[in-house]
Amino acid sequence: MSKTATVDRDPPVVRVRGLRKSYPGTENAVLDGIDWDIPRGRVIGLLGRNGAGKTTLMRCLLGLLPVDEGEIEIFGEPMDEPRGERLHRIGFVPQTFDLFKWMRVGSYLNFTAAFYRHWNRTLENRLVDNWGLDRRAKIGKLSEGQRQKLAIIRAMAPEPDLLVLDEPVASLDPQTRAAFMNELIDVVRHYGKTVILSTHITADLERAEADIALLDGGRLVLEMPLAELRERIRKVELTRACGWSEPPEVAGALSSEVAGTRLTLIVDQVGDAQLGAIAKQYEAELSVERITLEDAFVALA
Ligand SMILES: Nc1ncnc2c1ncn2[C@@H]1O[C@H](COP(=O)(O)OP(=O)(O)OP(=O)(O)O)[C@@H](O)[C@H]1O
Repeated sequence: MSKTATVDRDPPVVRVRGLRKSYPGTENAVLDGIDWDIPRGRVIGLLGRNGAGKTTLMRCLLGLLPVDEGEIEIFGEPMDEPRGERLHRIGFVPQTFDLFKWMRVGSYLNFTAAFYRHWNRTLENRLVDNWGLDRRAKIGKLSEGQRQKLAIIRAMAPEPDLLVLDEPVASLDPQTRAAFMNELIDVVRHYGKTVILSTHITADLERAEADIALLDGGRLVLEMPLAELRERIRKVELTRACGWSEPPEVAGALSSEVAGTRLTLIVDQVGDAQLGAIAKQYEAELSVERITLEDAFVALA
């Protein structure tokens, strides 16, 4: 049996149906009908503009926020049934880590490890050393980035099957960010773990060849592997000497911008033949570029 067939038969790690969530006193639902299946062994990059509802969605998935409607299953079981066993298999890095300020780094890690049946000391030690954390430092005196490192180590050391990280890299320096992304890619590739990561740093998701989930208007408006997104959404330049007083209407164009003689389009599912025909009609030179995730995000969100 092929590996793909085996993976496809696995139930999704996360299964969401018809999830709705609004906050008291607000008119519109923040999450307005989310359906989502997350397979095992992938990095999922959750993208969305500020206030799109990424934190709300993550907290609902983990049972930290009550939902108005809908079903959530994690590892094939309803999330509304609290089960200690399942919680051991989930790691969470919240957007801000503000607890245990009086404790020292080393004591905090020992204290936390005691709650877990499984805690990888080798991984803990490696990350603490590589990321330059001082075990004797008081948590309250750490910088934001250092606290973020600690929160990540605390979430990764139990080697959870599902790791949910809410903007974990915002305060990390580029070296630590790169090292952290490598750790994530490693646990996903070699140990089949599943990672949901919300971030505004699209380059990190490119490095991880993540699956992209885009939240907009309370819904997941796009959900696909990055490679598929690059095939579907492309950046096209049409150049002609006389410029573009009236840019052409192109079905499938998500955005268009004229700069001098060049018209730049971001297009969704527009084939080569169609682009060739437009170039011929307007006597323009055509070039198609590989799109960055950031360009795609700006055009789509
Ligand atoms: N406790 C709350 N009470 C009322 N409204 C809230 C509450 N928490 C969040 N919201 C609102 O819900 C919406 C979604 O917020 P959320 O924090 O989930 O977005 P986000 O996508 O994570 O944003 P960011 O990228 O800025 O972190 C926002 O409009 C926010 O103001």
